[in-house]
Amino acid sequence: MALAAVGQITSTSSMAHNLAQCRTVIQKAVAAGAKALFLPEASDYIGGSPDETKSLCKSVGQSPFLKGLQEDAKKHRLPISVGVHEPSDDPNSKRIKNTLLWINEKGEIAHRYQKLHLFDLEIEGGPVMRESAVIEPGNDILAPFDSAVGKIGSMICFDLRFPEIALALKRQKADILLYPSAFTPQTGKAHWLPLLRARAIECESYVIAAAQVGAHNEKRRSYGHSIIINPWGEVLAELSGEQADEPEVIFAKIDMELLAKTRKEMPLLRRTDVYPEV
Ligand SMILES: O=C(O)CNC(=O)[C@H](CS)NC(=O)CCC(=O)C(=O)O
Repeated sequence: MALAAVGQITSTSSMAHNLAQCRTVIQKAVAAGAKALFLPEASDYIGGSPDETKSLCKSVGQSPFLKGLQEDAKKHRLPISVGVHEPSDDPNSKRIKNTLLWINEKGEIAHRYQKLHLFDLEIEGGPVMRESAVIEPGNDILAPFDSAVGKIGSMICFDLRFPEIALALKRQKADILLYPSAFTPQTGKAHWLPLLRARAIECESYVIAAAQVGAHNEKRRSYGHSIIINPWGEVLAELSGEQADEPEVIFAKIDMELLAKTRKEMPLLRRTDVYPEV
């Protein structure tokens, strides 16, 4: 059984401030003996406008934020999952990528997932978002990869609403489903917990969701409630929606025996002779 750590931060447009928050989280994770740390979507920054979001974007080699995390990962031999923005591969593109990086214990970027589903909504009296104006969607599921806490399946935030991707990752042998997020308070209050528990239960998998919390700027807030859920759907650790004085961290042991037992005792055999396999 290995200990997983989940950090909750409040990213702003200051990458230095965001790195400092992540470093506080890293210290807490190292002190507790965690074998992997999970950070939210867009940990590098949350801009105040589409133009600012695009202009702050830096490639891996140019990002002091990532350089800092890579140094810390190597120093402490602590793998870190972190959501960031990255430039498009197409130099003529007006959009950037929303990605989840896996920094291994040597400080190398070993895996990259690019968000598939983009958050476009216009709710009367509620949030209005057009992520697709700024972000170009990925086109691939990242094959689950091994880590000290288990085999990891990567997704980001709004992907949570599409069970097909979670099921596909489970079919590819993922033990842990990641949903690093920056949920809106309104949609979070209504949907965050039931969707996360549903993904854990229907995939008989651990779910780890590191979340942004509180006020990023005058216009934008996030729901918080970072959480770790076991394959039976039980909440093992959870944070609140309040922005604390310093970034908070939760921990849980990831138990591969419990996962195997859950899947053995109640096999979820799909009727793919009746409906298509996803
Ligand atoms: O803007 C950035 O820089 C980082 N990206 C995000 O915060 C994204 C797109 S706006 N947020 C979500 O997908 C929230 C989904 C959500 O709240 C829901 O599904 O209800």
